[in-house]
Amino acid sequence: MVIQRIFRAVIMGPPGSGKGTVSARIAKTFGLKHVSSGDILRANIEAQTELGLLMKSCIDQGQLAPDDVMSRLILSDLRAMDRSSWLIDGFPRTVSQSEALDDAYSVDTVINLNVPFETIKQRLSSRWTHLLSGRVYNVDFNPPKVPGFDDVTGEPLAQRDDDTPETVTRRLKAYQTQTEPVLEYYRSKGVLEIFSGTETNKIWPHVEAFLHSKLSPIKQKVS
Ligand SMILES: Nc1nc2c(ncn2[C@@H]2O[C@H](COP(=O)(O)OP(=O)(O)O)[C@@H](O)[C@H]2O)c(=O)[nH]1
Ligand SMILES: Nc1ncnc2c1ncn2[C@@H]1O[C@H](COP(=O)(O)OP(=O)(O)O)[C@@H](O)[C@H]1O
Repeated sequence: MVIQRIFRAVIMGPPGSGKGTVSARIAKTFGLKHVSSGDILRANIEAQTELGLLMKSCIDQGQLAPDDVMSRLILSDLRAMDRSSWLIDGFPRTVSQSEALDDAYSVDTVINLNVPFETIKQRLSSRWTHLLSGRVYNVDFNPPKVPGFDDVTGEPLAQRDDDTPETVTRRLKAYQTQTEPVLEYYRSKGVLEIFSGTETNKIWPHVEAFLHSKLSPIKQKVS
């Protein structure tokens, strides 16, 4: 029988730093459940829920959604997976959100992808997303097998409305003013691990080795 204690992690980094890409690899290798705040919001927009309709203009303008809405949304999802190990991507994005998370759960580790803004701007103009699953592609880095269509479902891919150059600039500003203080919050708690670089394939082996030191990959027995 595989016995592993519950592991709770957060992945941070500026928009386009590779959080979704690295999270998919972590989920596959270590079996953590991937919770993406952006995917949850986009699913609500697609389904035209009340929340989705309220949040759409905020997201399209490159602004953060209100803290209380986000904290309620993510914490209710986490409560539904109380017995699972998880990795949250895109939350917390403000100190107030980190405090709300802290009140409910103790986070074991925070992985920060430190990627230069110049690298990010290039990437986001060629990001294509399967909106329902959150799978991401890139014309240069990981193109879909059939251009314009998701590898798994065969459904069409879309470019995000907030990936235009002007909105990306606004999102990077919001990151600097509202999200960078969260890094300090976690540094002071001693759980922050920083991974710097410009290529996900070079950053990933370091993230993988770090997580190997903390938990076992799936399908491997632990003593
Ligand atoms: N050129 C290039 N693109 C990358 C690399 N890593 C990720 N991407 C692409 O960059 C975009 C942003 O990555 P994503 O994982 O969505 O970042 P997130 O916004 O932090 O979740 C996507 O189109 C990825 O396919 C990389 O090393 N090189
Ligand atoms: N924790 C959060 N707090 C506030 N707004 C959020 C949060 N997570 C996502 N959003 C909103 O959704 C948008 C897209 O989020 P995400 O997919 O995580 O983007 P990125 O690729 O920029 O990291 C953000 O720019 C923001 O408007």
